[in-house]
Amino acid sequence: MDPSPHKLLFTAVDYAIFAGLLGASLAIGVYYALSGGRQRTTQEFLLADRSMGCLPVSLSLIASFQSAVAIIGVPAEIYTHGTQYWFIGCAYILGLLVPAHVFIPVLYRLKLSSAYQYLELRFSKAVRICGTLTFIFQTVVYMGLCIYAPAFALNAVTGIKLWGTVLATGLVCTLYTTLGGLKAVIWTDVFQTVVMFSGQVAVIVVGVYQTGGPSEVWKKVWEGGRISGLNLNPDPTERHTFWTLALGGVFLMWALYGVNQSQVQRYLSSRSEREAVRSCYMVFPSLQLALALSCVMGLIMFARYCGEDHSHQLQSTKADAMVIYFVMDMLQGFPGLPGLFVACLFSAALSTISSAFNSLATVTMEDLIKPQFPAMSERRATLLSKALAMFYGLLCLAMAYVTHLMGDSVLLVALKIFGMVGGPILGLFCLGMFFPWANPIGALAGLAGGLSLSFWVGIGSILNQTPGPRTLVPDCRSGLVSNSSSSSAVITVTLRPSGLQRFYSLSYMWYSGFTCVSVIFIGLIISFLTGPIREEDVTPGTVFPLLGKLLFFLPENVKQKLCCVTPLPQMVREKHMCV
Ligand SMILES: O=C(O)CCCC[C@@H]1SC[C@@H]2NC(=O)N[C@@H]21
Ligand code: NA
Repeated sequence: MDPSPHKLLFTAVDYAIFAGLLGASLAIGVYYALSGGRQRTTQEFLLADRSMGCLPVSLSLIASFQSAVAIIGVPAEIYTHGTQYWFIGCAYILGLLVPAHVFIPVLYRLKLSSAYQYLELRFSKAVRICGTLTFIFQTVVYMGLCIYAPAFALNAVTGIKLWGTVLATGLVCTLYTTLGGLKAVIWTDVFQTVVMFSGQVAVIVVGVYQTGGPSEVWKKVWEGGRISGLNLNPDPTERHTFWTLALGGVFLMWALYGVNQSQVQRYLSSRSEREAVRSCYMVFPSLQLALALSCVMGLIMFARYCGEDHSHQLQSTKADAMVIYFVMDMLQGFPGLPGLFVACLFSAALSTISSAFNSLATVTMEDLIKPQFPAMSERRATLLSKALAMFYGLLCLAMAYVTHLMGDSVLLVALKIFGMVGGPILGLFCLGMFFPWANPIGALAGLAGGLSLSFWVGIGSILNQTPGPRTLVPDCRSGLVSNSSSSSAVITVTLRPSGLQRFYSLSYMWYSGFTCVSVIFIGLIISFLTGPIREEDVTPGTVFPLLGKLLFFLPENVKQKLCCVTPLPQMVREKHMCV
Protein backbone atom coordinates (compact mmCIF):
# COMPACT_ATOMS: atom_id res chain seq x y z
CA MET A 1 0.00 0.00 0.00
CA ASP A 2 1.54 3.25 -1.05
CA PRO A 3 0.16 5.94 1.28
CA SER A 4 0.17 9.21 -0.63
CA PRO A 5 1.61 12.15 1.33
CA HIS A 6 -1.61 13.83 2.39
CA LYS A 7 -2.65 10.51 3.96
CA LEU A 8 0.47 10.58 6.14
CA LEU A 9 -1.37 12.71 8.62
CA PHE A 10 -1.02 12.62 12.38
CA THR A 11 -3.58 11.33 14.85
CA ALA A 12 -4.48 13.44 17.86
CA VAL A 13 -1.99 11.40 19.92
CA ASP A 14 0.84 12.46 17.60
CA TYR A 15 -0.02 16.12 17.91
CA ALA A 16 -0.28 15.69 21.68
CA ILE A 17 3.22 14.19 21.89
CA PHE A 18 4.70 16.96 19.73
CA ALA A 19 2.93 19.64 21.76
CA GLY A 20 4.11 17.88 24.93
CA LEU A 21 7.73 18.23 23.81
CA LEU A 22 7.40 21.95 23.18
CA GLY A 23 5.52 22.37 26.47
CA ALA A 24 8.10 20.44 28.52
CA SER A 25 10.92 22.51 27.03
CA LEU A 26 9.08 25.72 27.85
CA ALA A 27 8.38 24.49 31.39
CA ILE A 28 12.10 23.86 32.02
CA GLY A 29 12.84 27.35 30.76
CA VAL A 30 10.26 28.93 33.05
CA TYR A 31 11.49 26.82 35.99
CA TYR A 32 15.03 28.18 35.65
CA ALA A 33 13.70 31.69 35.19
CA LEU A 34 12.00 31.46 38.59
CA SER A 35 14.51 29.35 40.53
CA GLY A 36 18.12 29.75 41.63
CA GLY A 37 19.32 33.29 41.17
CA ARG A 38 16.38 33.87 38.81
CA GLN A 39 18.81 34.67 35.97
CA ARG A 40 19.66 38.07 37.41
CA THR A 41 23.39 37.99 36.62
CA THR A 42 25.28 37.27 33.42
CA GLN A 43 27.36 34.71 35.37
CA GLU A 44 24.17 32.72 35.87
CA PHE A 45 22.41 33.55 32.59
CA LEU A 46 25.44 32.84 30.39
CA LEU A 47 27.53 30.42 32.48
CA ALA A 48 25.06 28.66 34.81
CA ASP A 49 27.11 29.98 37.76
CA ARG A 50 29.89 27.55 36.74
CA SER A 51 28.04 24.97 38.80
CA MET A 52 27.29 22.16 36.32
CA GLY A 53 28.14 18.47 36.74
CA CYS A 54 29.64 16.32 33.97
CA LEU A 55 26.49 14.27 33.14
CA PRO A 56 24.22 17.14 32.02
CA VAL A 57 27.17 18.91 30.40
CA SER A 58 28.11 15.84 28.37
CA LEU A 59 24.54 15.32 27.09
CA SER A 60 24.35 19.01 26.28
CA LEU A 61 27.64 18.78 24.39
CA ILE A 62 26.14 16.05 22.19
CA ALA A 63 22.93 17.98 21.66
CA SER A 64 24.73 21.06 20.42
CA PHE A 65 25.96 19.45 17.22
CA GLN A 66 23.53 16.60 16.68
CA SER A 67 20.49 18.23 15.13
CA ALA A 68 17.76 17.30 12.68
CA VAL A 69 20.47 17.75 10.06
CA ALA A 70 22.15 14.55 11.24
CA ILE A 71 18.86 12.75 11.98
CA ILE A 72 17.74 13.32 8.37
CA GLY A 73 21.02 13.79 6.52
CA VAL A 74 22.96 10.75 7.75
CA PRO A 75 20.29 8.15 6.83
CA ALA A 76 19.96 9.87 3.43
CA GLU A 77 23.74 9.65 3.00
CA ILE A 78 23.82 5.93 3.90
CA TYR A 79 20.79 5.18 1.70
CA THR A 80 22.46 6.86 -1.30
CA HIS A 81 26.16 6.11 -0.86
CA GLY A 82 26.51 3.26 1.64
CA THR A 83 28.18 3.12 5.06
CA GLN A 84 31.46 4.87 4.17
CA TYR A 85 30.35 7.91 6.25
CA TRP A 86 30.29 5.66 9.36
CA PHE A 87 34.08 5.84 9.43
CA ILE A 88 33.75 9.39 10.76
CA GLY A 89 33.39 7.58 14.10
CA CYS A 90 37.14 6.91 14.00
CA ALA A 91 37.67 10.68 14.14
CA TYR A 92 35.90 10.86 17.51
CA ILE A 93 38.88 9.35 19.36
CA LEU A 94 41.55 11.95 18.62
CA GLY A 95 38.73 14.40 17.99
CA LEU A 96 37.81 14.35 21.68
CA LEU A 97 41.15 13.47 23.32
CA VAL A 98 42.85 16.67 22.14
CA PRO A 99 40.00 18.94 23.32
CA ALA A 100 40.04 17.12 26.71
CA HIS A 101 43.80 17.38 27.26
CA VAL A 102 44.81 20.46 25.31
CA PHE A 103 42.01 22.95 24.69
CA ILE A 104 40.06 22.50 27.95
CA PRO A 105 43.10 22.87 30.28
CA VAL A 106 44.25 26.05 28.56
CA LEU A 107 40.79 27.64 28.28
CA TYR A 108 39.49 26.51 31.69
CA ARG A 109 42.51 27.71 33.68
CA LEU A 110 42.25 31.15 32.12
CA LYS A 111 38.79 31.43 33.76
CA LEU A 112 37.29 32.87 30.56
CA SER A 113 33.61 33.58 29.96
CA SER A 114 33.96 33.41 26.19
CA ALA A 115 36.36 31.37 24.06
CA TYR A 116 37.35 34.49 22.13
CA GLN A 117 38.64 36.23 25.26
CA TYR A 118 41.57 33.84 24.80
CA LEU A 119 42.41 35.60 21.52
CA GLU A 120 42.75 38.96 23.27
CA LEU A 121 44.89 37.49 26.06
CA ARG A 122 47.17 35.77 23.54
CA PHE A 123 47.06 38.28 20.67
CA SER A 124 45.06 41.51 20.73
CA LYS A 125 41.55 42.96 20.98
CA ALA A 126 41.34 43.16 17.18
CA VAL A 127 42.03 39.43 16.85
CA ARG A 128 39.35 38.72 19.47
CA ILE A 129 36.76 40.81 17.64
CA CYS A 130 37.57 39.17 14.28
CA GLY A 131 37.32 35.72 15.86
CA THR A 132 33.99 36.61 17.44
CA LEU A 133 32.51 38.00 14.23
CA THR A 134 33.64 34.90 12.32
CA PHE A 135 31.97 32.68 14.90
CA ILE A 136 28.76 34.75 14.77
CA PHE A 137 28.61 34.40 10.98
CA GLN A 138 29.16 30.63 11.14
CA THR A 139 26.56 30.12 13.88
CA VAL A 140 23.84 32.25 12.29
CA VAL A 141 24.09 30.34 9.00
CA TYR A 142 24.24 26.98 10.81
CA MET A 143 21.21 27.90 12.94
CA GLY A 144 19.24 28.80 9.84
CA LEU A 145 20.01 25.35 8.45
CA CYS A 146 18.98 23.65 11.70
CA ILE A 147 15.62 25.39 11.79
CA TYR A 148 15.01 24.80 8.10
CA ALA A 149 15.95 21.10 7.89
CA PRO A 150 13.10 19.55 9.94
CA ALA A 151 10.48 21.99 8.64
CA PHE A 152 11.43 21.35 4.99
CA ALA A 153 11.47 17.57 5.39
CA LEU A 154 8.10 17.51 7.16
CA ASN A 155 6.53 19.78 4.58
CA ALA A 156 7.78 17.57 1.76
CA VAL A 157 5.98 14.56 3.18
CA THR A 158 3.05 15.61 5.33
CA GLY A 159 2.26 18.96 3.74
CA ILE A 160 2.44 20.59 7.20
CA LYS A 161 2.91 24.31 6.59
CA LEU A 162 6.67 25.00 6.38
CA TRP A 163 6.70 28.39 8.07
CA GLY A 164 4.26 27.28 10.73
CA THR A 165 6.73 24.76 12.16
CA VAL A 166 9.68 27.13 11.64
CA LEU A 167 7.90 29.83 13.62
CA ALA A 168 6.74 27.40 16.33
CA THR A 169 10.27 26.03 16.75
CA GLY A 170 11.94 29.42 16.63
CA LEU A 171 9.58 31.09 19.09
CA VAL A 172 9.48 28.27 21.68
CA CYS A 173 13.25 28.05 21.54
CA THR A 174 13.81 31.80 21.82
CA LEU A 175 11.39 31.89 24.76
CA TYR A 176 12.96 29.27 26.98
CA THR A 177 16.49 30.37 26.10
CA THR A 178 15.67 33.97 26.96
CA LEU A 179 13.84 32.99 30.15
CA GLY A 180 16.12 30.36 31.62
CA GLY A 181 19.62 31.05 30.30
CA LEU A 182 22.33 28.42 30.02
CA LYS A 183 20.89 26.29 32.86
CA ALA A 184 17.61 25.95 30.94
CA VAL A 185 19.47 25.29 27.69
CA ILE A 186 21.57 22.54 29.25
CA TRP A 187 18.65 20.82 31.04
CA THR A 188 16.38 21.05 27.99
CA ASP A 189 19.30 19.60 25.99
CA VAL A 190 19.36 16.63 28.40
CA PHE A 191 15.60 16.09 28.01
CA GLN A 192 15.71 16.60 24.23
CA THR A 193 18.65 14.22 23.74
CA VAL A 194 16.69 11.46 25.48
CA VAL A 195 13.69 12.17 23.21
CA MET A 196 15.98 12.23 20.17
CA PHE A 197 17.51 8.81 20.90
CA SER A 198 14.16 7.20 21.74
CA GLY A 199 12.61 8.48 18.51
CA GLN A 200 15.40 6.96 16.45
CA VAL A 201 15.27 3.63 18.32
CA ALA A 202 11.49 3.45 17.74
CA VAL A 203 11.93 3.92 13.98
CA ILE A 204 14.69 1.30 13.87
CA VAL A 205 12.73 -1.34 15.82
CA VAL A 206 9.54 -0.85 13.81
CA GLY A 207 11.48 -0.49 10.55
CA VAL A 208 13.34 -3.81 10.99
CA TYR A 209 10.08 -5.51 11.92
CA GLN A 210 8.25 -4.07 8.88
CA THR A 211 11.10 -5.04 6.51
CA GLY A 212 11.00 -8.69 7.46
CA GLY A 213 13.44 -8.90 10.37
CA PRO A 214 17.21 -8.34 10.84
CA SER A 215 18.37 -11.17 8.57
CA GLU A 216 16.17 -9.92 5.71
CA VAL A 217 17.49 -6.38 6.16
CA TRP A 218 21.09 -7.58 6.29
CA LYS A 219 20.62 -9.71 3.11
CA LYS A 220 19.15 -6.78 1.13
CA VAL A 221 21.80 -4.36 2.38
CA TRP A 222 24.68 -6.75 1.69
CA GLU A 223 23.45 -7.62 -1.82
CA GLY A 224 22.82 -3.94 -2.50
CA GLY A 225 26.47 -3.22 -1.83
CA ARG A 226 25.60 -0.73 0.89
CA ILE A 227 28.22 -2.06 3.31
CA SER A 228 31.24 -0.08 2.15
CA GLY A 229 34.69 -1.53 2.71
CA LEU A 230 37.71 0.44 3.88
CA ASN A 231 38.24 2.95 1.06
CA LEU A 232 41.92 3.84 1.47
CA ASN A 233 42.08 5.91 -1.71
CA PRO A 234 44.43 8.84 -0.81
CA ASP A 235 42.84 11.12 -3.43
CA PRO A 236 41.69 14.22 -1.44
CA THR A 237 39.04 15.04 -4.05
CA GLU A 238 37.13 11.84 -3.40
CA ARG A 239 34.20 12.90 -1.20
CA HIS A 240 34.20 10.16 1.48
CA THR A 241 37.19 7.89 2.03
CA PHE A 242 38.69 6.53 5.24
CA TRP A 243 41.22 9.40 5.15
CA THR A 244 38.77 12.25 4.50
CA LEU A 245 36.46 10.97 7.27
CA ALA A 246 38.89 9.65 9.90
CA LEU A 247 41.59 12.32 9.47
CA GLY A 248 39.71 15.24 7.93
CA GLY A 249 37.03 14.52 10.54
CA VAL A 250 39.54 15.01 13.39
CA PHE A 251 40.02 18.66 12.42
CA LEU A 252 36.23 19.01 12.14
CA MET A 253 35.87 17.61 15.69
CA TRP A 254 38.58 19.93 17.06
CA ALA A 255 36.83 22.88 15.42
CA LEU A 256 33.51 21.86 17.04
CA TYR A 257 34.44 20.22 20.38
CA GLY A 258 37.68 22.09 20.98
CA VAL A 259 37.22 25.78 20.24
CA ASN A 260 33.57 26.35 19.27
CA GLN A 261 31.94 28.78 21.72
CA SER A 262 28.89 26.54 22.26
CA GLN A 263 31.09 23.72 23.56
CA VAL A 264 33.64 25.93 25.34
CA GLN A 265 30.81 27.62 27.21
CA ARG A 266 29.71 24.21 28.50
CA TYR A 267 33.23 23.32 29.57
CA LEU A 268 33.45 26.68 31.38
CA SER A 269 30.07 26.13 33.05
CA SER A 270 31.44 22.94 34.66
CA ARG A 271 32.11 23.15 38.38
CA SER A 272 35.76 22.10 37.90
CA GLU A 273 38.30 21.38 35.17
CA ARG A 274 38.13 17.67 36.05
CA GLU A 275 34.34 17.75 35.49
CA ALA A 276 34.85 19.44 32.12
CA VAL A 277 37.42 16.86 31.00
CA ARG A 278 35.16 14.03 32.18
CA SER A 279 32.19 15.47 30.29
CA CYS A 280 34.34 15.52 27.15
CA TYR A 281 35.17 11.84 27.65
CA MET A 282 31.50 11.02 28.21
CA VAL A 283 30.65 12.54 24.83
CA PHE A 284 32.44 9.69 23.06
CA PRO A 285 29.99 6.79 23.68
CA SER A 286 26.91 8.94 23.09
CA LEU A 287 28.34 10.34 19.84
CA GLN A 288 29.09 6.80 18.63
CA LEU A 289 25.53 5.75 19.55
CA ALA A 290 24.04 8.73 17.69
CA LEU A 291 26.14 7.92 14.62
CA ALA A 292 25.23 4.21 14.76
CA LEU A 293 21.49 4.90 15.10
CA SER A 294 21.40 7.25 12.10
CA CYS A 295 23.51 4.90 9.95
CA VAL A 296 21.36 1.86 10.81
CA MET A 297 18.27 3.91 9.98
CA GLY A 298 19.72 4.56 6.51
CA LEU A 299 20.42 0.84 6.02
CA ILE A 300 16.89 -0.16 6.98
CA MET A 301 15.50 2.50 4.66
CA PHE A 302 17.60 1.04 1.83
CA ALA A 303 16.46 -2.51 2.58
CA ARG A 304 12.83 -1.34 2.59
CA TYR A 305 12.83 0.83 -0.55
CA CYS A 306 15.69 -0.26 -2.82
CA GLY A 307 14.47 -0.64 -6.40
CA GLU A 308 11.14 1.04 -5.64
CA ASP A 309 10.54 4.58 -6.85
CA HIS A 310 8.60 6.70 -4.35
CA SER A 311 9.87 10.06 -5.59
CA HIS A 312 6.53 10.77 -7.30
CA GLN A 313 4.89 10.90 -3.86
CA LEU A 314 7.17 13.63 -2.55
CA GLN A 315 7.12 17.31 -3.31
CA SER A 316 10.91 17.12 -3.32
CA THR A 317 13.49 15.10 -5.18
CA LYS A 318 16.04 15.00 -2.38
CA ALA A 319 17.01 11.87 -0.48
CA ASP A 320 16.49 13.97 2.70
CA ALA A 321 12.73 14.02 2.13
CA MET A 322 12.84 10.26 1.52
CA VAL A 323 13.90 9.79 5.15
CA ILE A 324 10.77 11.42 6.54
CA TYR A 325 8.64 9.54 4.02
CA PHE A 326 10.27 6.28 5.18
CA VAL A 327 9.64 7.11 8.84
CA MET A 328 6.00 8.11 8.31
CA ASP A 329 5.45 5.03 6.13
CA MET A 330 6.94 2.73 8.81
CA LEU A 331 5.16 4.32 11.74
CA GLN A 332 1.70 4.62 10.14
CA GLY A 333 -0.66 2.41 12.12
CA PHE A 334 1.31 2.90 15.35
CA PRO A 335 -0.55 5.90 16.86
CA GLY A 336 1.87 8.15 18.75
CA LEU A 337 5.05 6.96 17.05
CA PRO A 338 4.90 9.47 14.17
CA GLY A 339 4.45 12.12 16.85
CA LEU A 340 7.39 10.68 18.78
CA PHE A 341 9.62 10.86 15.70
CA VAL A 342 8.56 14.42 14.91
CA ALA A 343 9.28 15.22 18.57
CA CYS A 344 12.68 13.56 18.09
CA LEU A 345 13.34 15.68 15.00
CA PHE A 346 12.39 18.91 16.73
CA SER A 347 14.22 17.96 19.93
CA ALA A 348 17.36 17.57 17.88
CA ALA A 349 16.70 20.92 16.24
CA LEU A 350 15.71 22.79 19.42
CA SER A 351 18.70 21.57 21.42
CA THR A 352 21.09 22.78 18.76
CA ILE A 353 19.37 26.08 18.08
CA SER A 354 19.08 26.98 21.78
CA SER A 355 22.79 26.26 22.28
CA ALA A 356 23.57 28.47 19.30
CA PHE A 357 21.31 31.30 20.55
CA ASN A 358 22.83 31.24 23.98
CA SER A 359 26.41 31.20 22.71
CA LEU A 360 25.66 34.04 20.29
CA ALA A 361 24.22 36.14 23.14
CA THR A 362 27.26 35.29 25.28
CA VAL A 363 29.92 36.27 22.77
CA THR A 364 28.04 39.41 21.73
CA MET A 365 27.83 40.49 25.36
CA GLU A 366 31.27 39.36 26.52
CA ASP A 367 33.30 40.09 23.40
CA LEU A 368 31.56 42.98 21.68
CA ILE A 369 29.46 44.96 24.16
CA LYS A 370 30.99 44.70 27.65
CA PRO A 371 34.48 45.74 26.51
CA GLN A 372 32.91 48.88 24.97
CA PHE A 373 30.69 49.66 27.98
CA PRO A 374 32.60 48.43 31.04
CA ALA A 375 30.48 50.52 33.42
CA MET A 376 27.23 48.82 32.34
CA SER A 377 25.17 47.63 35.32
CA GLU A 378 24.61 43.89 35.81
CA ARG A 379 20.84 44.33 35.45
CA ARG A 380 21.11 46.21 32.19
CA ALA A 381 23.69 43.73 30.87
CA THR A 382 21.39 40.79 31.62
CA LEU A 383 18.44 42.54 30.00
CA LEU A 384 20.57 43.23 26.93
CA SER A 385 21.62 39.55 26.79
CA LYS A 386 17.94 38.59 26.68
CA ALA A 387 17.20 41.14 23.97
CA LEU A 388 20.11 39.70 21.99
CA ALA A 389 18.73 36.15 22.29
CA MET A 390 15.46 37.47 20.83
CA PHE A 391 17.27 39.35 18.04
CA TYR A 392 19.31 36.34 17.02
CA GLY A 393 16.17 34.20 17.08
CA LEU A 394 14.53 36.37 14.46
CA LEU A 395 17.75 36.63 12.43
CA CYS A 396 18.07 32.88 12.09
CA LEU A 397 14.49 32.55 10.82
CA ALA A 398 15.68 34.72 7.93
CA MET A 399 18.76 32.55 7.49
CA ALA A 400 16.51 29.48 7.26
CA TYR A 401 15.54 30.59 3.79
CA VAL A 402 19.10 31.31 2.68
CA THR A 403 20.23 27.77 3.45
CA HIS A 404 17.33 26.51 1.33
CA LEU A 405 19.23 27.96 -1.63
CA MET A 406 22.47 26.12 -0.84
CA GLY A 407 21.17 23.00 -2.57
CA ASP A 408 22.80 19.68 -1.66
CA SER A 409 21.68 17.51 1.22
CA VAL A 410 21.44 19.35 4.55
CA LEU A 411 24.26 17.21 5.97
CA LEU A 412 26.68 18.35 3.28
CA VAL A 413 25.74 22.00 3.83
CA ALA A 414 26.42 21.67 7.57
CA LEU A 415 29.76 19.92 7.02
CA LYS A 416 30.75 22.61 4.50
CA ILE A 417 29.87 25.43 6.90
CA PHE A 418 31.92 23.87 9.71
CA GLY A 419 34.81 23.26 7.33
CA MET A 420 34.80 26.68 5.68
CA VAL A 421 34.40 28.76 8.84
CA GLY A 422 35.22 26.44 11.74
CA GLY A 423 38.54 25.48 10.18
CA PRO A 424 40.04 28.99 10.14
CA ILE A 425 38.91 29.64 13.73
CA LEU A 426 40.55 26.36 14.78
CA GLY A 427 43.69 27.50 12.98
CA LEU A 428 43.65 30.77 14.91
CA PHE A 429 43.53 28.98 18.29
CA CYS A 430 46.20 26.45 17.26
CA LEU A 431 48.43 29.30 16.07
CA GLY A 432 48.06 30.95 19.48
CA MET A 433 48.40 27.84 21.63
CA PHE A 434 51.18 25.95 19.88
CA PHE A 435 53.35 28.69 18.34
CA PRO A 436 54.58 31.22 20.92
CA TRP A 437 56.29 33.30 18.22
CA ALA A 438 52.96 34.13 16.48
CA ASN A 439 52.05 37.83 16.82
CA PRO A 440 48.69 39.69 16.40
CA ILE A 441 49.45 40.80 12.84
CA GLY A 442 50.27 37.22 11.87
CA ALA A 443 47.06 36.04 13.53
CA LEU A 444 44.92 38.54 11.61
CA ALA A 445 46.68 37.78 8.32
CA GLY A 446 46.32 34.06 8.96
CA LEU A 447 42.59 34.34 9.67
CA ALA A 448 42.01 36.53 6.61
CA GLY A 449 44.03 34.17 4.43
CA GLY A 450 42.32 31.08 5.77
CA LEU A 451 38.84 32.51 5.30
CA SER A 452 39.64 33.66 1.76
CA LEU A 453 40.93 30.21 0.86
CA SER A 454 37.91 28.46 2.36
CA PHE A 455 35.41 30.72 0.60
CA TRP A 456 37.33 30.32 -2.64
CA VAL A 457 37.21 26.53 -2.49
CA GLY A 458 33.70 26.40 -0.96
CA ILE A 459 32.00 28.72 -3.41
CA GLY A 460 34.09 27.33 -6.25
CA SER A 461 32.81 23.86 -5.46
CA ILE A 462 29.18 25.05 -5.42
CA LEU A 463 29.55 26.89 -8.74
CA ASN A 464 31.43 24.03 -10.36
CA GLN A 465 29.45 21.11 -9.05
CA THR A 466 28.47 18.70 -11.78
CA PRO A 467 24.67 18.28 -11.40
CA GLY A 468 24.27 14.90 -9.68
CA PRO A 469 21.53 12.45 -10.76
CA ARG A 470 18.10 14.03 -10.20
CA THR A 471 16.62 11.41 -7.85
CA LEU A 472 18.33 8.31 -6.66
CA VAL A 473 16.49 5.03 -6.72
CA PRO A 474 19.20 2.65 -5.53
CA ASP A 475 19.21 -0.67 -7.28
CA CYS A 476 18.81 -3.64 -4.93
CA ARG A 477 21.23 -5.84 -6.77
CA SER A 478 24.56 -4.32 -7.52
CA GLY A 479 24.57 -1.16 -5.49
CA LEU A 480 24.51 1.03 -8.57
CA VAL A 481 22.55 4.23 -8.18
CA SER A 482 20.32 4.75 -11.19
CA ASN A 483 18.64 7.99 -12.18
CA SER A 484 14.89 7.40 -12.12
CA SER A 485 14.31 9.67 -15.12
CA SER A 486 16.13 7.14 -17.30
CA SER A 487 15.29 3.49 -16.77
CA SER A 488 18.84 2.19 -17.38
CA ALA A 489 21.38 2.44 -14.57
CA VAL A 490 23.44 5.60 -15.01
CA ILE A 491 27.06 4.79 -14.20
CA THR A 492 28.66 8.22 -13.82
CA VAL A 493 32.29 8.08 -14.94
CA THR A 494 34.02 11.01 -13.23
CA LEU A 495 36.74 12.42 -15.51
CA ARG A 496 39.87 13.29 -13.51
CA PRO A 497 39.67 17.07 -12.92
CA SER A 498 42.88 19.05 -13.40
CA GLY A 499 44.33 22.28 -11.96
CA LEU A 500 41.75 24.64 -10.52
CA GLN A 501 38.98 22.11 -11.12
CA ARG A 502 40.91 19.76 -8.86
CA PHE A 503 41.12 22.45 -6.18
CA TYR A 504 37.35 23.01 -6.38
CA SER A 505 36.69 19.30 -6.05
CA LEU A 506 38.62 18.99 -2.77
CA SER A 507 36.45 16.93 -0.44
CA TYR A 508 34.58 19.20 2.00
CA MET A 509 35.78 16.81 4.75
CA TRP A 510 39.24 18.31 4.18
CA TYR A 511 38.09 21.95 4.47
CA SER A 512 38.69 22.07 8.25
CA GLY A 513 42.18 20.57 8.02
CA PHE A 514 43.19 22.50 4.93
CA THR A 515 42.07 25.91 6.20
CA CYS A 516 43.41 25.27 9.73
CA VAL A 517 46.89 24.48 8.38
CA SER A 518 46.72 27.45 6.00
CA VAL A 519 45.94 29.86 8.87
CA ILE A 520 48.89 28.51 10.87
CA PHE A 521 51.22 28.65 7.87
CA ILE A 522 50.27 32.19 6.83
CA GLY A 523 50.22 33.32 10.47
CA LEU A 524 53.74 32.08 11.13
CA ILE A 525 55.19 33.57 7.94
CA ILE A 526 53.67 36.99 8.61
CA SER A 527 54.73 36.80 12.29
CA PHE A 528 58.34 36.11 11.37
CA LEU A 529 58.26 38.87 8.74
CA THR A 530 56.84 41.43 11.19
CA GLY A 531 58.88 40.42 14.24
CA PRO A 532 58.05 37.24 16.16
CA ILE A 533 57.10 37.43 19.82
CA ARG A 534 59.66 36.14 22.33
CA GLU A 535 58.34 33.30 24.50
CA GLU A 536 58.76 35.22 27.74
CA ASP A 537 56.53 38.03 26.45
CA VAL A 538 53.53 35.75 25.88
CA THR A 539 50.70 36.05 28.42
CA PRO A 540 51.30 33.16 30.85
CA GLY A 541 48.87 30.26 30.48
CA THR A 542 47.95 31.03 26.87
CA VAL A 543 50.52 28.74 25.27
CA PHE A 544 50.30 24.96 25.48
CA PRO A 545 53.79 23.44 25.86
CA LEU A 546 53.20 21.21 22.86
CA LEU A 547 56.89 20.41 22.37
CA GLY A 548 57.31 19.75 26.07
CA LYS A 549 54.41 17.29 26.02
CA LEU A 550 55.55 15.58 22.83
CA LEU A 551 59.14 15.27 24.07
CA PHE A 552 57.94 13.99 27.48
CA PHE A 553 60.69 11.36 27.45
CA LEU A 554 63.49 14.01 27.61
CA PRO A 555 64.92 15.05 31.02
CA GLU A 556 63.44 18.26 32.46
CA ASN A 557 66.50 20.50 32.00
CA VAL A 558 66.90 19.52 28.32
CA LYS A 559 63.23 20.20 27.75
CA GLN A 560 63.46 23.62 29.39
CA LYS A 561 66.40 24.52 27.14
CA LEU A 562 64.70 23.12 24.03
CA CYS A 563 61.13 24.26 24.48
CA CYS A 564 61.77 27.01 27.01
CA VAL A 565 58.05 27.51 27.23
CA THR A 566 56.71 27.84 30.75
CA PRO A 567 54.39 24.89 31.49
CA LEU A 568 50.64 25.48 32.05
CA PRO A 569 49.75 26.76 35.56
CA GLN A 570 49.00 23.65 37.63
CA MET A 571 45.35 22.65 37.91
CA VAL A 572 43.93 23.54 41.35
CA ARG A 573 43.24 20.19 43.12
CA GLU A 574 39.48 19.71 42.78
CA LYS A 575 37.57 17.88 45.51
CA HIS A 576 34.20 17.53 43.80
CA MET A 577 33.24 14.19 42.27
CA CYS A 578 31.17 13.87 39.13
CA VAL A 579 27.38 13.98 39.55
O1 LIG B 1 23.71 17.39 13.01
C1 LIG B 1 24.11 18.53 12.75
O2 LIG B 1 23.49 19.56 13.02
C2 LIG B 1 25.47 18.71 12.12
C3 LIG B 1 25.86 17.51 11.31
C4 LIG B 1 26.98 16.73 11.99
C5 LIG B 1 28.09 17.64 12.46
C6 LIG B 1 29.30 16.93 12.95
S1 LIG B 1 29.69 15.46 12.12
C7 LIG B 1 30.82 14.97 13.34
C8 LIG B 1 30.19 15.35 14.66
N1 LIG B 1 29.29 14.33 15.07
C9 LIG B 1 28.04 14.82 15.26
O3 LIG B 1 27.08 14.16 15.70
N2 LIG B 1 27.97 16.11 14.91
C10 LIG B 1 29.29 16.57 14.46
NA1 NA C 1 20.63 19.06 18.78
